[in-house]
Amino acid sequence: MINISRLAHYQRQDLKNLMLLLQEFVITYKDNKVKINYQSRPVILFLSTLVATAGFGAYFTVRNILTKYNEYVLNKRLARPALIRQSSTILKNGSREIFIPKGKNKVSRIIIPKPNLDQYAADKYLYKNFIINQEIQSQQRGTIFSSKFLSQLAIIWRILIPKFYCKNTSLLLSQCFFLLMRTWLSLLVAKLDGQIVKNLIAANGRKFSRDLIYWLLIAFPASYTNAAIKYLDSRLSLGFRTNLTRYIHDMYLDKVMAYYKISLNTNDIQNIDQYITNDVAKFCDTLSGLFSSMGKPFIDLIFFSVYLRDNLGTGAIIGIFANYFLTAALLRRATPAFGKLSSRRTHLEGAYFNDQLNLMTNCEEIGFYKGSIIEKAKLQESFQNLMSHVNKEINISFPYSILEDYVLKYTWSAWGYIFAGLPVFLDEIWPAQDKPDTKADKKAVAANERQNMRQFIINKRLMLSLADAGSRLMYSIKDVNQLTGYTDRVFNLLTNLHKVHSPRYNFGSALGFSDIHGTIQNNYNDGIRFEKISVIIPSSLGSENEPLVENLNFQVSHNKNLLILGSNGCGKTSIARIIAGLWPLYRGLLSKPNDDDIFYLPQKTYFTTGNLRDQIIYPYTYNDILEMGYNDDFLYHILREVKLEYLLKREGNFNVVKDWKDVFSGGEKQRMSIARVLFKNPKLVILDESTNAVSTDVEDYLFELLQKKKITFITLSHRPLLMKYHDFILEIEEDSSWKFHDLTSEENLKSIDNEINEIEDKLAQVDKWEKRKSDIEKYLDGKYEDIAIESSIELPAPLTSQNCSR
Ligand SMILES: Nc1ncnc2c1ncn2[C@@H]1O[C@H](COP(=O)(O)OP(=O)(O)OP(=O)(O)O)[C@@H](O)[C@H]1O
Repeated sequence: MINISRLAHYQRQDLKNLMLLLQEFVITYKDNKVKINYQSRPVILFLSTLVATAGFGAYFTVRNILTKYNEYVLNKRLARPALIRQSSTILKNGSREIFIPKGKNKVSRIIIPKPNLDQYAADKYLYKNFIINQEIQSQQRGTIFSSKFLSQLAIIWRILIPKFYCKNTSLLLSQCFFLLMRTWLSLLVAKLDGQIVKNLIAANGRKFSRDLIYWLLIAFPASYTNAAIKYLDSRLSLGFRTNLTRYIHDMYLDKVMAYYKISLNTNDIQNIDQYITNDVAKFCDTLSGLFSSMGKPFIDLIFFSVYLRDNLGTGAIIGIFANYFLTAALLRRATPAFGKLSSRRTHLEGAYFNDQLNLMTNCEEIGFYKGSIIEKAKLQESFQNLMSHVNKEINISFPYSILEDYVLKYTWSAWGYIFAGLPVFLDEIWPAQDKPDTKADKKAVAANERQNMRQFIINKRLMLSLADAGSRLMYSIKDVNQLTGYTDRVFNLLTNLHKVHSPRYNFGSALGFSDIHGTIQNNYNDGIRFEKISVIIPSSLGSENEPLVENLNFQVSHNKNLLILGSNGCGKTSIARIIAGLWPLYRGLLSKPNDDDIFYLPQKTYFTTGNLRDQIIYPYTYNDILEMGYNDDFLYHILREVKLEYLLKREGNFNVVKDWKDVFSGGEKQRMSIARVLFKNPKLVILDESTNAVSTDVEDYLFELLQKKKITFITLSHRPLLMKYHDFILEIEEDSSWKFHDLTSEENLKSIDNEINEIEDKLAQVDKWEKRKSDIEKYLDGKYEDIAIESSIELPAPLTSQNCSR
């Protein structure tokens, strides 16, 4: 540490001591030689900063070189890196290896650690207990650090820094170190400032230039420290965001299908995408920003008040802090609810963003309907909502900013001037009436004045820094308030994710508890069995909701195909939703094959972002299929089976990346879904109107293909014509009742024969009438003679202008 107070002490000593002082100079000039005093503290500080910078620089350069080398080796090892761009593999230890595109035909490798499912299961109780406690406790509103906010932050903190020995801890500790360093440097700068002014008044050029050199040297570590704080701030935010987002992804995209279930219950959470992308980022930014924005003034307050207490006395420090606390209390009372305001703004921004996204996703349909005017009105409405809220925020902030500036900038600094001036005014050593007489006395008075000036400058600077630190702490109230809003939203997101994961999740039932009492038996090998099952839409009414289909009771044995018939909206897809586990089974028993053995083809085919190959193998990755032993020849064979082999010629190869949902026609989309079934080769496939866009001959062909491949299917449709491919029919009626027909039974086969005979008779009638119709047309065309000859019948004379009269 540069001991400037010691320098001041030397200054009062004789010439001999001045020689000692000179030794602490950075540069000495002796015997026509310039010497650097390496033991001088500023020099040590300067050199250590240089060494540290070089050290950090070398570390990052070596790390960079190693990363580049690893990437080079990796890209060389992977013969065709472009192929695995979208691929990810689960490693032996359970972590996931993914390849991120980097430049042309290059990838970099990222390892995502295995999700700690036990930890997540244990965390659930933290969120559950928090809600229970909140219900019990009356909420403390309006406080900066309300217990609710702190408890929420403490729970989320476990995700941000899961253990002591982790990257984020080291970033946080480094941040603390640099914050301390910055305060210490500020203290040095304040002392040096006083010293320079004193030398200026004393017209001591030598000392003035020496202190200026000190000043310039201190500037190196000072700027380094400032940059390091900013750097660590961003890194910390990134570290927090990575941990939090991985935690959320693990919970959101797993077998429980939280992404779907959460979307069903919009009472608790809306626009969840906004929560995951925007709120998490803002929460991490604000939190890491608060460490520096609050940490620095907090440390300043402690350091400077300790130093000032020595100069000004305890009374002054108590006075200063009394003022701070008083005005802080006043400001806090006047602070608007910034947390709530920012959380509402985020919500409205999300709504506006979603409307834009909706327009982009459905632009073709909207274009066909010529719906631009109504879409524009909708967009304008959500934008206007957002704007009026932002306007309200600005209006609320305006008077608060005036008060804040007046109190924090001007009142506090005025207070600072008063206390900094106190020692000068209360100087008892040289009272004003004791006029110096001798020359020595006059010299001593001058020296004392300079000393007073130096002390005033130091005190003033520290007082202003103290006021600045206090005001920055107060300004941070706004940030804390905003953080409260973001914390609440992130906490709400995590709570809902944990809720969805509960086996007793009630889908937002107003009952407050789960009334889902159905049983699902997996690994059932004899087809599928429904026992007293009611199909109920999950809602706040729970099991009390009117069932779409009531009391389903039937069994379809293995290798038998079922056709579920019914009008639009009767609940066909809902049955599939229950089988897939998307909807709860409120009552009854469902026995079905294992989830891995069932494949669903929804009404609307989903096309993933990626290449042509990815569309066939979805939901697998290229690495997965390589491990399964499949290759592109196999995929080509599948395309041929669904009569889509021309796609390969048309698109070039399997690696072509396009927006496939726009490229494929309706029929191609459906044939591509059947290609997925052939690739997956499940025991059972559920086809939801999956062939209604293909021609009848292709439909025949596709159903026969599935039969040939011995893939059992359940078809959901409103077209009875499809019954020819099925063994059973479940007919859903309008009044939520149903009928089950076994088409293979003796009785049904007979009635089908009868129906066929009836249809054939009707067709014969139709032929007859067709012939008659064409006869009449010919007759009207004036060809009656031909008809008469052909049919040997007598026809009346055709109508002409002569014989036709009114
Ligand atoms: N998430 C939901 N929230 C509320 N109601 C829903 C939800 N999903 C479906 N429904 C309603 O449930 C009823 C049955 O829907 P479902 O999709 O099962 O019909 P469907 O028989 O498959 O009709 P279609 O033949 O038109 O496809 C419909 O009235 C629908 O509006």
